[in-house]
Amino acid sequence: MGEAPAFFADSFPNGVDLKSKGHETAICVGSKIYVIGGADQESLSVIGVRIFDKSSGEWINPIVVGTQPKLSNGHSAVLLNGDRILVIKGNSKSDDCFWFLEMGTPFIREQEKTHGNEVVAWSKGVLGNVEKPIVISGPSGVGKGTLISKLMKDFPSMFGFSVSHTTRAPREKEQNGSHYHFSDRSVMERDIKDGKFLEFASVHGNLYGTSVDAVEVVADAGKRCILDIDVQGARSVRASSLDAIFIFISPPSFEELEKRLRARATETEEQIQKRLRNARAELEQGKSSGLFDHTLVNDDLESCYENLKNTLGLTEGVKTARITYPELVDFPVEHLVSKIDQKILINCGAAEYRKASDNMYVLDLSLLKGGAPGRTRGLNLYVTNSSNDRVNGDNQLS
Ligand SMILES: Nc1nc2c(ncn2[C@@H]2O[C@H](COP(=O)(O)OP(=O)(O)O)[C@@H](O)[C@H]2O)c(=O)[nH]1
Ligand SMILES: Nc1ncnc2c1ncn2[C@@H]1O[C@H](COP(=O)(O)OP(=O)(O)O)[C@@H](O)[C@H]1O
Repeated sequence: MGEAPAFFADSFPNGVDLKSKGHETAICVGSKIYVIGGADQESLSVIGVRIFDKSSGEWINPIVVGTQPKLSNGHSAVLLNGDRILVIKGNSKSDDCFWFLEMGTPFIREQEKTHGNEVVAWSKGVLGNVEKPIVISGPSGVGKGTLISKLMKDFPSMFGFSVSHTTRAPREKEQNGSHYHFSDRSVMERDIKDGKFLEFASVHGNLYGTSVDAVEVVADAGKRCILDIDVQGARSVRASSLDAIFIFISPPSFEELEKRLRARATETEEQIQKRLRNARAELEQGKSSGLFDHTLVNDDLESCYENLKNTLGLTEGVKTARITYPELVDFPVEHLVSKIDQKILINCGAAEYRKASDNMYVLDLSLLKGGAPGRTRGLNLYVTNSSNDRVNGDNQLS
């Protein structure tokens, strides 16, 4: 499929490996050349990716996972740490111009095992950060849902709930899309295979899972995400790119747990028995392994809720998160990038009508978080000419 790519330049002395030809960039990683965009991709609405294997002289069409960036009429590309490429789209604002193409991260290795094929994944770069998501686990009936509801009611602008997918049937008062996304097993299994889930587990005989989107929509709204997932799910999230706080809720006694499950009256006797059997194992796992950062005993509801708020630093008077949204910057197609350690210099003064001094930015990647299958957050953007003004905002608690 076509010739080997023609390139403009070899590696720059400062470590940048940018080679560009029109709308196409090519980055060399070991024996492979990642060709991003390109003339023959223009029929697509997204930026395409091809790989040229120098050792075999063959082109490879990788499986591309994640939301792909929309086509623009030019971009630059910089290799980072050998496992991902930063792509800066031209003619785009700073909320849609930074993208990461991963090809050597742990997530990619997992995906390649699943697909038995070369995989690359896109992850959208987001300026600024949100607070760490909160993972809440504990046996069925311990009061996780009750505690989370109180938190969401008292701090509606601060927290958002990650709506999981499940194959279990809805309970009487549960709404699709609000408590859960009630799903077909076959659809869920396919989406899991396609990398759309951050974690999933079989719990009490049903499939449950957190989609990448479930967490990202909360973070995109500037809120702190709360996940109510089982211990297996918590372990998977620990191993994922999501940096979270893990809280285990434990009952005052097994008898009290049973009492609460029965009083809730949402399960059949058989389902209650299954939940109680699983509860013993979950209580054991909750105690061991150093998985959880905090364990809270839900004896008296109000005291446990106070403990939860203290654990999350929610003191009296803190009711809302003060979110400052980043000021948007326009990046032109013509820009030059260079890399110094974890900083990317973006010089937009290349076009004749621009003054170079007005258009120099530094993209600081030293606090980078996340990555495929979710977004890549923690990017900081500075203007270099006006006393190091920072362009992106911070999320702060008032
Ligand atoms: N791994 C994982 N577990 C989940 C997810 N959503 C819910 N769970 C867990 O599945 C279990 C059963 O949840 P549910 O059917 O709502 O029953 P309940 O815990 O008795 O209210 C609980 O331990 C939840 O924490 C998810 O997305 N992933
Ligand atoms: N501290 C508590 N004391 C007594 N009952 C509680 C307490 N916390 C929760 N409950 C009740 O226990 C039942 C199970 O709580 P729920 O929040 O549904 O648990 P989970 O989400 O962990 O399965 C509910 O009927 C709830 O009202």
